[in-house]
Amino acid sequence: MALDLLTVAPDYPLDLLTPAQMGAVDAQAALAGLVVFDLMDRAGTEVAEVVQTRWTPRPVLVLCGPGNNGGDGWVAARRLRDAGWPVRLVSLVPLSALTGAAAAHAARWSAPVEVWEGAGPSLGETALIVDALFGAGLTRPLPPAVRRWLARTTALPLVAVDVPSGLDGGTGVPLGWAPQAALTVTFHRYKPGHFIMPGKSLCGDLHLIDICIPANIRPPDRIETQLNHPRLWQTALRPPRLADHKFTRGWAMIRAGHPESGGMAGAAILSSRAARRVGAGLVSLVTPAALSDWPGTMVTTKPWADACAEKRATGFLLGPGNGVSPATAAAVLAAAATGAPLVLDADALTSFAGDADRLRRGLAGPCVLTPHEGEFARLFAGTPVDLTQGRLSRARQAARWMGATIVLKGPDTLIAHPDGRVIVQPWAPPALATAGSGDVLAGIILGLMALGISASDAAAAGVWLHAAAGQRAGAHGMIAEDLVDFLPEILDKFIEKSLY
Ligand SMILES: NC(=O)C1=CN([C@@H]2O[C@H](COP(=O)(O)OP(=O)(O)OC[C@H]3O[C@@H](n4cnc5c(N)ncnc54)[C@H](OP(=O)(O)O)[C@@H]3O)[C@@H](O)[C@H]2O)[C@@H](O)CC1
Ligand SMILES: [K+]
Repeated sequence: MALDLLTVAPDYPLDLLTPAQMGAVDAQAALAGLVVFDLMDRAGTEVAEVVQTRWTPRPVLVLCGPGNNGGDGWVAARRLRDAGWPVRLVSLVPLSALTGAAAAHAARWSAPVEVWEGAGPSLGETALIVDALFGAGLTRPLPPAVRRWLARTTALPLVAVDVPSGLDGGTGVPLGWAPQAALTVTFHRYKPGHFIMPGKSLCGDLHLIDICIPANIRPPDRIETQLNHPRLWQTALRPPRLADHKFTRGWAMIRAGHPESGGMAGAAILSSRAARRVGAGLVSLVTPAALSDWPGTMVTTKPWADACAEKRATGFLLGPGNGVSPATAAAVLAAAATGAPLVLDADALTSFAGDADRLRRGLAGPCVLTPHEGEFARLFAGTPVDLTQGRLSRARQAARWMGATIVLKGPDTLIAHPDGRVIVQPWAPPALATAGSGDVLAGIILGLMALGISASDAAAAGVWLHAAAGQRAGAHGMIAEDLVDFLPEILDKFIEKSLY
């Protein structure tokens, strides 16, 4: 789902509810007098509306499961038929097995019903499938015959009701397998699985439908997963103040690699430019070998230990182009021991592969780690983090165990905090997957932390600003250097004018 990240306030609810939390909301809605029959009526009616908006009338096959997800399907089928669409309805179970609101809506269906048999229904003229088999109530992998049937129909567009059946809405990981949807229509609140890979990709386009459950009906437990949005961190961004001088705006130290030892100074230069663009007053590039001068960035060959001893330093970044080595690990631990804000990326992470506990014990202050999948797996192999779990669970476990904010990069970047909260970036341009892009992100987060912004706000804001710069740069031909140049105008949109 492409989202306009340049809009200051795109409007969507931030809370992502697990299937269990959604169930608790349903139960409370019922206690508050909302009738499931009516909620289902709204849900199914909206599914039919969305289908009619996207496609012209064509033969549609609606697959209805045994529970309330199936109930939504009965309503959608009825509405589409009322609108003149040729509709076939296939129920996974005999009608006598339906209960409650689903049974009540099934009773309103006045056309023939096919009950699933053997290998499943023939496709005939079908040009569109509505998958209302299982939603929040999925407890086990799809029945094999259903899975085989769905796998055979991938040439047809599929509309998923709530989630593609088989997808765990809580995690984004299929219980075995789930079909690829062209469109997923969900209700009341998005679920984590709509935004976390591979679920994010399996859902296709997303539509959220308000089925009129009041916002004050909330699950009893803490909502631990939210979508990223400027309203989470916007007030933490601040414009320069009249009395500011460069040191009050933060002094960030970046360790650049030795060019002759394979370290790439270019990566550190990208990070330093990004840190300065987001407002750090001063950025030093600390390098063991003389680099050509880079205007505005202080390039120094002083030892890293001296940089760590600088009391006015308000942030350190290690990793981009540093090389994987014991020397890099030692430099990380020296910076970590200062207790100043710390950002670790790339080689700084991989230098602790197989020894992550040493890093964990060395962290004395706020820290953001920005691994991609490969770096994450190398760093957390052999730790208590269960690498067989999905991205949400792994990021959450890693942040808790490490006691640091983890930005797990990818098409669904996750920002996990040690307290268990996870912020999910709703969208980012795929063009950001390019060399140097991660160095820019690390530099943005460093710059924000050096300004005094908390690790959690800096990480969430950084991921958003980086993605917004990517959007501004356009879909074609963007290179990492361009991102940095778009940061001023992006910041201008998000720093609240009321603060000036
Ligand atoms: N949010 C709201 O307010 C509203 C929610 N609404 C809708 O309700 C949906 C949730 O409904 P739900 O709780 O009835 O669960 P649902 O997904 O239909 O499945 C449960 C059934 O499936 C069965 N079953 C599970 N897995 C299976 C498998 N692999 N293979 C075979 N069977 C399997 C399971 O059997 P059991 O595990 O109990 O043996 C049970 O019989 C939600 O996604 C949304 O679409 C709307 O109506 C509007 C209001
Ligand atoms: K479904």
